[in-house]
Amino acid sequence: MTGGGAGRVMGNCFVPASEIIAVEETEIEKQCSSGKWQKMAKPHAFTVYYVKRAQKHRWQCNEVTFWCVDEQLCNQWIQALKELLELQKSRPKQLLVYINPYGGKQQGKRIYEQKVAPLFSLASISTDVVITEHANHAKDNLFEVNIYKYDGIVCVGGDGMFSEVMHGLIGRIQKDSGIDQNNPKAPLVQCNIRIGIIPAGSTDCVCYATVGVTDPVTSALHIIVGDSQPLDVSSIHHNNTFLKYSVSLLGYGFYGDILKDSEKKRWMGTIRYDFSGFKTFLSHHYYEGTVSFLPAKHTLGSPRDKKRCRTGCYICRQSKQQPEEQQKNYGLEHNEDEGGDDWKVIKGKFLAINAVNMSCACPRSPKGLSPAAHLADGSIDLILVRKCSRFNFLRYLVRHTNQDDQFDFTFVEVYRIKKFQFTSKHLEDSDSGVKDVGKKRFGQFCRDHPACCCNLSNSIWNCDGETLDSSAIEVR
Ligand SMILES: Nc1ncnc2c1ncn2[C@@H]1O[C@H](COP(=O)(O)OP(=O)(O)OP(=O)(O)O)[C@@H](O)[C@H]1O
Ligand SMILES: CCCCCCCCCCCCC/C=C/[C@@H](O)[C@H](CO)NC(C)=O
Ligand SMILES: [Ca+2]
Repeated sequence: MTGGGAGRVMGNCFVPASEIIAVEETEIEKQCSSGKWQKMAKPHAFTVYYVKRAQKHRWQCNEVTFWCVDEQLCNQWIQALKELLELQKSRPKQLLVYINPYGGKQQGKRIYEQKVAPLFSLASISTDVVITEHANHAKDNLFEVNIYKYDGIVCVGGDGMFSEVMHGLIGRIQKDSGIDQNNPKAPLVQCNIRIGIIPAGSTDCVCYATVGVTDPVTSALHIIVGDSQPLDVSSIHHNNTFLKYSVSLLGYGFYGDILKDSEKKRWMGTIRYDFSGFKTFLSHHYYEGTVSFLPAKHTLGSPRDKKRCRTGCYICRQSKQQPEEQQKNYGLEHNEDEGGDDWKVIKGKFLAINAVNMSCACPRSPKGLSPAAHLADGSIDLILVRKCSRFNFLRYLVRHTNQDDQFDFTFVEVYRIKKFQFTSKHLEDSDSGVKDVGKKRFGQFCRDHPACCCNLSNSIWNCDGETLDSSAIEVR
């Protein structure tokens, strides 16, 4: 058999079976309209579609067509290659797709229809597609449909949409298993249904930090070949009430304020974050409170490491064993309980409190907020940015975007942790008596005057791009 790619007559082409997308018999008239192949008597052909690795983690769908005069030989090749594809057991056959038509630049539907659906169809993946009509549509729907007939759920949108689908899926699995999400110590049942992300949001940090690029075709191809990457998920509670899960950024102060302001400016599209970011930077609010945390002992890595987490990462593999053992013994170890000896307590004035489960790399910040954070090591990197001058805070922010060490500042601390709690001073004070009523009023006054740097108002949490309004949280 002889092969030639689109635009090429012949050549060598090595493709691992795991990266073949599809094999199809080819209409020969279309392919051999020029050159010497026209002269062949009754040629037969098939086309192999495969993953081509392009620059910067991008994947493309390439094709190579093979011709031969022997029809039987041609069919044998097609048959053998199709059998090879059948052996790729991790590949999805049936997917449930949720499209947020309003995420990012409002291109989700077009991106899916033009770039993704043709690839799924080529790979013989059948899909049920839901175009969401309102926020929480996907989440609610995941509690109703028979999720077990699907090999995966695909969300077309940004971080907020991923978060919604993740909440629906984890919540559904716990409900079906009789687990109460409000109990912070309940060992959650692991979810084996994968979520694929087709990036169509504004930040797309979960996609960028896992795939390395925000490109719908690359993500579709990863889904088709059945790739998977486990992710750490944090649960957030307050007073035995479940609030939310987080996979990327849980940020109070700077990132909470940006989100709060930017949600009012959705009409601006993706630049709302730049506008609100600048405004929040100028307002230079700091917040007082107490952070207590349990340092991570089970992981080999540190937030100041130079090595980045990748699929198959050694540190994630090593760390995986221990949390599983610990989950079985939950609550038995004294120091693990809130207030045990190993807990560290920091009171202070903070411009930002960022708890990241992964690097949070995104096109705006290609290294992310914690470049050496691990995707699945069972730990969070807790970054505390203490009150400092505007100039110093700007220096810190600029390091989100360049190669310099973001943690090499006297006002920035970073800890690799397993659990943490935060209580705002505002709440601590209001719990303690009547004298604080005036302060609360003053806090309200200051929220209405963003130029004021007073420390009495509360921020909100930016939980994977969704707002979470709670002045006291427990995260594990
Ligand atoms: N049909 C809809 N109408 C309005 N809101 C929706 C709809 N479908 C989903 N949503 C909500 O829109 C929110 C934001 O969506 P998404 O994350 O896709 O875009 P984004 O906020 O622009 O991107 P990013 O989160 O990456 O910054 C999500 O929280 C989701 O719950
Ligand atoms: C003057 C220089 C300013 C540089 C500012 C860099 C900003 C980097 C932004 C990094 C955000 C990474 C965390 C991701 C958060 C997402 O969950 C969230 C929703 O998509 N996005 C934002 C912006 O809050
Ligand atoms: Ca982690």
